[in-house]
Amino acid sequence: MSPSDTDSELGRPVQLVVADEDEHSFSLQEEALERLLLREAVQDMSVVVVSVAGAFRKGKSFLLDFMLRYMYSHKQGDCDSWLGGEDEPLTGFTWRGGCERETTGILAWSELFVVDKPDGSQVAVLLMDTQGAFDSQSTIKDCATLFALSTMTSSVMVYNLSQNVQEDDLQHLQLFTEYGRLAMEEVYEKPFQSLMFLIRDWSYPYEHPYGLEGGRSFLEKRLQVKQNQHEELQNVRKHIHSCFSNIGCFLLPHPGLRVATNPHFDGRLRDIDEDFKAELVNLVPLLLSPENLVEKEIGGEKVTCRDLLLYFKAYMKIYQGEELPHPKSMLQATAEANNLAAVAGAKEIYNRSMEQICGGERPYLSPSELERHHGDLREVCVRHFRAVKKMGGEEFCRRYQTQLEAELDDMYSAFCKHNDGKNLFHAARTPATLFVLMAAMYVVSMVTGFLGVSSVAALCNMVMGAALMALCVWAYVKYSGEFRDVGAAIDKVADFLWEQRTPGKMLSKLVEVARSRVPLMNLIPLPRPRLNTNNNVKKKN
Ligand SMILES: Nc1nc2c(ncn2[C@@H]2O[C@H](COP(=O)(O)OP(=O)(O)OP(=O)(O)O)[C@@H](O)[C@H]2O)c(=O)[nH]1
Ligand SMILES: [Mg+2]
Repeated sequence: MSPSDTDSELGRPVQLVVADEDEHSFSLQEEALERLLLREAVQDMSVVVVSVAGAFRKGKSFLLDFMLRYMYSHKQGDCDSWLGGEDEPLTGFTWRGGCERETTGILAWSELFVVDKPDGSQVAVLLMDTQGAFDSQSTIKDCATLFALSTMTSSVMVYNLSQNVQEDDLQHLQLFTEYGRLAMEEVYEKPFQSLMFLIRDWSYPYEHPYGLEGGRSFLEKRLQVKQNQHEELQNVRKHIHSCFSNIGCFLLPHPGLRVATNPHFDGRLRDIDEDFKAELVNLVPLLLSPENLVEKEIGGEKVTCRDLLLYFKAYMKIYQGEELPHPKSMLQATAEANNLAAVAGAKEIYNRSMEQICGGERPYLSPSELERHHGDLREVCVRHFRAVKKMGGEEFCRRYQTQLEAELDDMYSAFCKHNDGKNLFHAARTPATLFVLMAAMYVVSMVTGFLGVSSVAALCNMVMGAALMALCVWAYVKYSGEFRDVGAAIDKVADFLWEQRTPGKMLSKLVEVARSRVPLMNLIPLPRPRLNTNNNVKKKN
């Protein structure tokens, strides 16, 4: 139910985090948060944040409204009849019946309650309502983000569950808290404070009685780590124990059919079962009575309202950024893991087989032979990938197959380069090219010098000198391993010259250079280009 006018005067729900349904993103209402936490009276007080989170449509906001009643009654000094009058509609955080979700994002009550603790200190109490998880419009990432934010910013986190603690409840808690832990910059031994499992509609009081004591014995059994338990079950339990400093459980009875099924139920106590009310009277003070209030601490330091604002902003920024991995649904995560494992298996086969064909110890193999092996192995690996049983369906599998094919081609290029390195002539290509260039330049300079074309002879001498210097530098780079960029540049130039190695091409290049430099040389006709010479076809390797 929406807050009435009188309640609005007292306080109202304030949206702190807004969820964008279409974009699946969240934004922090900084102004609202500042107005809330930077109030003169509370900004330097230690803060107690009680939040309720869990699946949608399970009575979270409804419970928070009883917490509000408790806080307001205590504020007015009326500690006994805080539960309210029999015919008083329940207002505060908006709640309602029906099957569609109500709360979205994260909301806080606009008023922080200042409470005197028995030790004489004063704390500010903030009540926070969270969007229900697993509604049909939110992705796992949305649910994880809100749950994690709620856990990270609260000192007491009420995990609202229905009827029992199922294994998937624990798994989701593990996933969401891990997502929270990931966003915390510093690594704390126990990153979060108090966790209260609240089991609604508990139907087995004959096994574990309602309330905190029954909850304790029930949870002890559920969270027990046993020797012969499967590792998966052990890990979930260990993770939960490692995340929270304090874990409790409360078993709450069913509030009665009028609450659950009557569309006109407005929260009045008259319609609620006595058992429920009796346990509610125990539950709320457990969380909110001055002696039980848990101040928010981060890294062992108490957090003030002003600090909480900064933490909220920092956490929100991390969730809005791109650095965190995206939590996925179980099937999607499993399908990805299956496909990635199959890709890795296929790559391993390729790598092992290629190592045997042209690995480090193997001699040089002709490029065409290597290409043939690659083609055969590529087919074998893709067949292997397809044969492995994987979840996720054909389209998903095809995406990973494309990735595998691209990766195999990359691996082939690396093997080709490695194989080329083993070709003795390839290794000697640079010095041989430079040497031939020097010899050629020497001959040309002699001839042109003899003919009296001194400018060409000088040019040839210059080229010869440059080639000699390049050869020396290249030798030094290869010997010392220093200035490798210079060595690579020389190799590149030598490769280029090597590719121009046909005498016809060389000659035409030389004549071209000579004609541009010496006017008389224009009289020499250009060598005619030869058609269809095989040498002009660039070799593949
Ligand atoms: N069975 C059952 N129903 C409850 C309980 N407490 C409240 N309800 C009813 O559950 C319905 C949903 O209550 P809300 O408080 O709006 O639930 P919520 O978890 O906040 O729902 P979302 O905001 O959509 O996530 C209302 O009709 C309540 O009367 C309970 O302990 N058991
Ligand atoms: Mg709600």
